[in-house]
Amino acid sequence: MAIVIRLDNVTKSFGDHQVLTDMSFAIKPGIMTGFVGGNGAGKTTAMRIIIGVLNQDSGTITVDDEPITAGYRAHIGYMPEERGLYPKMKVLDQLVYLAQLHGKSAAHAKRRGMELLERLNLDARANDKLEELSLGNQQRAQIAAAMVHDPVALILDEPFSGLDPLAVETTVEVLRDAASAGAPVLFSSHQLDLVERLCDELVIIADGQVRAAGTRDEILHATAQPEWELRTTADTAWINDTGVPIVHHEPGTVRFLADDATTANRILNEASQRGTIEHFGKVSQSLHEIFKETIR
Ligand SMILES: Nc1ncnc2c1ncn2[C@@H]1O[C@H](COP(=O)(O)OP(=O)(O)OP(=O)(O)O)[C@@H](O)[C@H]1O
Repeated sequence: MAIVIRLDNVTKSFGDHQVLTDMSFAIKPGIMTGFVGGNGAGKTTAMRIIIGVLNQDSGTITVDDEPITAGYRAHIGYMPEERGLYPKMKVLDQLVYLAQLHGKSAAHAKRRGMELLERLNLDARANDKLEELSLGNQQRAQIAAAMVHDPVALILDEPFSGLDPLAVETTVEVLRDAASAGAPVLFSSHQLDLVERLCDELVIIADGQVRAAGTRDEILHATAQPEWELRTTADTAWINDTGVPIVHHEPGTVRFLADDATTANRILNEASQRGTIEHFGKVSQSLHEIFKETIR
């Protein structure tokens, strides 16, 4: 049962402020997709459009190539940015209530609710009111709430914010299980290092536009301008006359950009005629550097 949720050319404005521009990307089954972008980039807006609390101005949302339906949307597990549980209601009671709203029996809801709370190490607080929990524990309850009705897909707005490292790990395990069962999972985050470690694919956005999407390696290949480093015993001033873009230059060490190996080899040959090469090779960029470049 493959389920691919796809956004195609989704555009959205608030008044004369265009927030999303021709946004296209896919959320695939069995895959954790990280959605990253700076403040105000449009992540929350895109997520709200997917789950249908906001309408796009143009563009389409499809599920396996068919327009997304209200029926499908009702079965998406959504964790909104503004969160949404009742502070004065007991944690397990809320989970049961939410699952029942999605048509689950009370017995099933209770069993599934407790199971999730146990996995998220929150079972001891099942009968406490939400407002009595620490923020991190409230966050875990929110995650359980998004999952208690056995959703067909998960759309989670900053699910890891405020979680301690152990809670991040347990949450990831629970989300991975949902993905393995076939649900597409999209989660937004500001924490690129976390996203890089946790997700299978990334969608990087800036100013409401997709700047890069795919696996980490695909993004590195597609966006990184190959950068090379030369270290030599000889003077390197001659490099300024070769026409290659210089990224960094200090005596004996040069970093330059070259798309093709022929150009890189030309520089290497010239350098070797002038002195001993101590090092010559491609510099591998981190996703962090690419992220900074793409959102600039
Ligand atoms: N209901 C609204 N009315 C007017 N402008 C809005 C509304 N919702 C969002 N915006 C604007 O749209 C832009 C994108 O906001 P959005 O919340 O989607 O970004 P985000 O990537 O989720 O940001 P953050 O990481 O800071 O939560 C912002 O400039 C925001 O002010």
